[in-house]
Amino acid sequence: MSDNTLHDEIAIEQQHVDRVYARLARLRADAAKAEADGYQLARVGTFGSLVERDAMVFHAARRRQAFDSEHEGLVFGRLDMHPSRIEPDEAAADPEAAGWDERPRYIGRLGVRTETAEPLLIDWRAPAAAAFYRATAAQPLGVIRRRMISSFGEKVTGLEDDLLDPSAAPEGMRVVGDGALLAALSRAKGTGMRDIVATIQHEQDLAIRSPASGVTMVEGGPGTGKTAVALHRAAYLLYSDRARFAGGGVLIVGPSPVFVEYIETVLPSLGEDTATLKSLGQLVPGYDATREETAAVRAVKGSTRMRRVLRRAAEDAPPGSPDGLRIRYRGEWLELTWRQGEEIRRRIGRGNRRNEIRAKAFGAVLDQLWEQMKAKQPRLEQARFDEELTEHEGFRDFLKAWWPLVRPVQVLGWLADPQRLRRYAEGTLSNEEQRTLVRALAPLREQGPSIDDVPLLDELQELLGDKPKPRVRRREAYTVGGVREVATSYERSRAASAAAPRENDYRDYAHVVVDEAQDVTPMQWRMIGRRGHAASWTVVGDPAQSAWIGSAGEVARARDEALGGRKRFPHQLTTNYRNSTEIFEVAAEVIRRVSPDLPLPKAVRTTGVAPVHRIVERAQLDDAVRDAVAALLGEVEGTVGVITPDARIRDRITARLSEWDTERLRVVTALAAKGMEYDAVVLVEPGLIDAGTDAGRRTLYVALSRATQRLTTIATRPWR
Ligand SMILES: Nc1ncnc2c1ncn2[C@@H]1O[C@H](COP(=O)(O)OP(=O)(O)OP(=O)(O)O)[C@@H](O)[C@H]1O
Repeated sequence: MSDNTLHDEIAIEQQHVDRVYARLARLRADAAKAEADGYQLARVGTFGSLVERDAMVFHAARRRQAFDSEHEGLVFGRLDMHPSRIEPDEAAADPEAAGWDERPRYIGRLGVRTETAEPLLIDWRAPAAAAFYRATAAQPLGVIRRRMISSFGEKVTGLEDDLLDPSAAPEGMRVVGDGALLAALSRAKGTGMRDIVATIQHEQDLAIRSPASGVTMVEGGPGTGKTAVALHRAAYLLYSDRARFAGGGVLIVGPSPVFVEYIETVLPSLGEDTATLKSLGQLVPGYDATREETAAVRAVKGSTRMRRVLRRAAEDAPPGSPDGLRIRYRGEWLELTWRQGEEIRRRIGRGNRRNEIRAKAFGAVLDQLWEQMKAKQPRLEQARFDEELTEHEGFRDFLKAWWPLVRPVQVLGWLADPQRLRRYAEGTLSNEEQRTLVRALAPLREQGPSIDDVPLLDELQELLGDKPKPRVRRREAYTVGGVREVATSYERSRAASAAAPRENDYRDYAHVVVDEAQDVTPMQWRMIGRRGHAASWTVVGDPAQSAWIGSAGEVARARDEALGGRKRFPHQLTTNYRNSTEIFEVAAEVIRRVSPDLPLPKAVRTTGVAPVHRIVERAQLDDAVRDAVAALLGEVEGTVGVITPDARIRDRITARLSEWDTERLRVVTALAAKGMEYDAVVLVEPGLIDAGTDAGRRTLYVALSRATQRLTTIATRPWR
């Protein structure tokens, strides 16, 4: 291929790209005008015109936003199709395909048509674009040449072709470039994940476009694009059935806030803003837990056996509950013994949500006292007795202390008391597990809940219920007649979603995506399951990366319960796009010690740079980490991640690295590194992560497979 050929072909593509941008500018101007016209309509002032205006402004603003967010790299692909091979049903099923024959199909981030409705650009999620990702030389699907177009701003900068069906290539068809995927993979990483729309691979595309119903299960080793697939699938579902998925909402659950921050930029760049991203510590409204627990603590807090412990706690008397009641009323002594009170608690409380049945419990106490009073003063009316006693201060103080409204976090705190815990956990948790739990709950009051406390709080919320709310009539949000109303429903919904996204404890998502599913504990599955009763699901994970040391059977049961009997669509991803072969070889060595026969993904990129392994004196450890960071910040353009065995070492190292105040440098624990990716990684004390256990080795496998280009390990003892 001569430079001239490439130059000429770029010029041809530039012409088309210019046409698309020119048309887009026109459409954008139209949308902006429609938005302005919409506001004008308000002047007319009839109800009909207000509705029309709302719709007009809403759609116009959405269109304009989409045009703006998809500007960069708008056109990224071209398919030259064999005319006779365009499937008639494809054209029927897909309006975007209609009108495509011998002319090339251009694929991009949005669908764009000319004034005469001739397609200029096909949205990557449309069926007509699927061949761009799925065609291979073995199965060209009617594609003769697939071309990837790279751009900078509106300028075409490079082309990469695959000739898939040489026998069908018309005379003069030119083929240029060598490897758009590898070029994309070798670029430095920013702090956030990027979309992969231009280079989605065949097996990934099958998972992305898997049926919208049931459960799509995606498994694959490190760096195989599971997260990328899950996010692109969310964008695909929102495109293919917007009414269903945007209306019901898509919930995406990731392991940690760092991870959520890493992936949250991907969806808007795909043009979707209707997905809710939450880490496991944020799923329950009001909590934003980031504190991690050890594997041993997770095994206890995450076990479904905690349900029984929590149920017993939720039915128990609160600390400081009065021993009994003795009050004087109309000259008589009335009494409720502790035993009688507890009998009422058992009778009324069992199987009920205690915060919702306070009135019933109070009624039962009144009845008990009335029996005594009736015997003493037979002429007194019960209604009068009830009314007067309810006003009695001593009686009211007793009720408040005996059956107070309790919050989930209070009840969880009761478990930190070893005596109480023994009562609740007798026959359910071993003595050792009880000790572990008591220790792990000690910081609850001062530091707030840990990530693994949040599902327990959710469970308790379910068991305790809420204070019954008095019925209030909803006020209308705004009036049409009389009050001059200035906001459109679009503005209102935007303001509302900015202030309170799908609160309070929104539970009916249309689709739930669970990332890093291998580490979701049974109690976490229950928490996620409550939010997806009516949903279809995408579950992605890698069992080999799991740090769970509790019962595997329990996890499977809890997961199956959350997913219900929905049909499952399994997918396997087999290529590692993240690590260089040199880096993945080190990670593979570790996981083979746990599972010698595990099929591992194949890394596609070689850098020629071997990982560096250093052993240093304990006193030199922090300085060695500092030196490695300094060197790597110079060697790579993108991010450097320092991965530590635990939070204590993380905090110490963070202090040592304070001279760098840069977005490019991150210090995280091995657990928080799940799902993350850095251009260079400094792994501190790998031996402490390994800790001689299988779960430890799996976590080490995670930590070793985070880097794209450089890996340096620093240890005080040999670990390989
Ligand atoms: N088809 C692709 N084209 C370009 N880059 C890709 C492609 N697939 C994946 N990648 C890149 O590979 C890296 C790994 O992807 P991702 O984080 O989704 O993998 P993962 O399977 O979730 O990994 P892990 O299990 O280790 O967390 C990302 O940088 C992603 O952008």
